[in-house]
Amino acid sequence: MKSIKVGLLGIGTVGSGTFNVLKRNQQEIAARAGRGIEITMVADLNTERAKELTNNEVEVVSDANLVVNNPDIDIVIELIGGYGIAKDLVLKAIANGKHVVTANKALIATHGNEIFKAAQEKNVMVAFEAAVAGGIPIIKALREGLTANSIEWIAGIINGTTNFILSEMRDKGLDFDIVLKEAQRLGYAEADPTFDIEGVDAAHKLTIMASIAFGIPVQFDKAHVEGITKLQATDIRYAEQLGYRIKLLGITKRTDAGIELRVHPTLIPASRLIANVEGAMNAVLVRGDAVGETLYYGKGAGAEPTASAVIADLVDITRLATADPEHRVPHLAFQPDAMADTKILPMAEITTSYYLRMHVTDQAGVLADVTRILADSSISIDAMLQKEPADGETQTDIIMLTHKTQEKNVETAIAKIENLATVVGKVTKIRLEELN
Ligand SMILES: NC(=O)C1=CN([C@@H]2O[C@H](COP(=O)(O)OP(=O)(O)OC[C@H]3O[C@@H](n4cnc5c(N)ncnc54)[C@H](O)[C@@H]3O)[C@@H](O)[C@H]2O)C=CC1
Ligand SMILES: N[C@@H](CC=O)C(=O)O
Ligand code: NA
Repeated sequence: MKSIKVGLLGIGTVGSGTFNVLKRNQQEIAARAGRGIEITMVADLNTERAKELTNNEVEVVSDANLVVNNPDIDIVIELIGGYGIAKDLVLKAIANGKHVVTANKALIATHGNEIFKAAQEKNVMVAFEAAVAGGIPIIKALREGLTANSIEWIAGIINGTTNFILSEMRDKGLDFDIVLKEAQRLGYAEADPTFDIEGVDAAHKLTIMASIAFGIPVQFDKAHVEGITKLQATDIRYAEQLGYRIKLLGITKRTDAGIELRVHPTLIPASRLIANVEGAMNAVLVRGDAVGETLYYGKGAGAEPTASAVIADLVDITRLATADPEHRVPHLAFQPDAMADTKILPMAEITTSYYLRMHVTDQAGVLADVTRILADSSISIDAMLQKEPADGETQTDIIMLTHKTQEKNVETAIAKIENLATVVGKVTKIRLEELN
């Protein structure tokens, strides 16, 4: 049978990984797919480097439009990134009747609804396994493997760069900026690394998983996004003393009131497997009503781990290209006419536990004042740590872990605590999940 012809847009970190793995495992991949899969055309602004990376074996152009408009190309892989030119090229490829594979979570999380609608109208597939947790087949698991379940919640370490930064800072005492530079050198970080450190990249991935899990349109604009830049080493240490690790988690949960969709630093019990996911590794914990908890672990970034997912999508498309479109797996797992418009909850309405750290003047009655304020907001305390003031100091830290409560209660209590004359500065609040 004639091989499938693939056009590659962008041969950077993931693009070169994809080219190399596809070439190295060519025969095995063809044996699985039922026919050969061949990259025949590459577009990259840096044509010289592209020619070098492809050993002058394929046609290299600088204008990506030449690929999406080429009638010989069956599948377009978009690995340029961003929402500008990438969106334009993906929509053009679809309009030209080509299937699309992309690793671009920013694009899918912000324009996925429009892209899937266009693809459905043209009977083509848009596959995006690499967009969430890189090489971990989490899209496949959520869309197909767990299809019998009503998904209750997902909690994941889904940004390799920030997990790498947190691990290196904790274990080696290295500086934030130095570790970030290393993550960039290793090809983990986004073109704009603020997307990583401010939680945006994780929120893109979480948005996509939430849609597949709960049958809702992608709604990145409703996600709560908080990164690791304000996290202090003091809190990482106190959390450890209380038996917790701090991770940047993406959490999405179905509740009676609506869906929680949030990315923020989170305390998790140190004894949980996911708390021990270190370096650039990713892990996604999914709880389904039938299966219970399942955990997916692996490399979420890097050239070949991400290529693994890109090529898995190429094989899926190759196998399904001739199937009746009605029998393909829907883009977001649910049939388009069965999508729900369930409300995404504002942060004030989410329910979780909290780590609160306050810097106080060490005098009688402080603790009583703080606990009274918490009790007035119906917040009960689960654990507490009060440090002795250092020699010669009159101020110290009090750390409290609360039981579950609504975020708005905590915000009200924090405002009152910060007004106490004995409390110095702001109260640090980090959310805490027992993950059970
Ligand atoms: N690096 C990683 O570990 C992962 C990256 N991704 C996603 O994969 C995509 C690609 O990421 P990387 O390979 O890291 O980026 P990269 O920056 O290494 O590669 C992008 C390539 O696109 C080329 N390019 C830029 N504008 C172009 C244009 N108008 N026409 C043709 N080529 C153009 C650049 O010259 C570069 O070679 C992004 O969407 C990223 O979010 C997803 C998972 C992991
Ligand atoms: N920048 C991302 C790359 C993969 O999606 C990360 O660090 O996880
Ligand atoms: Na994946």
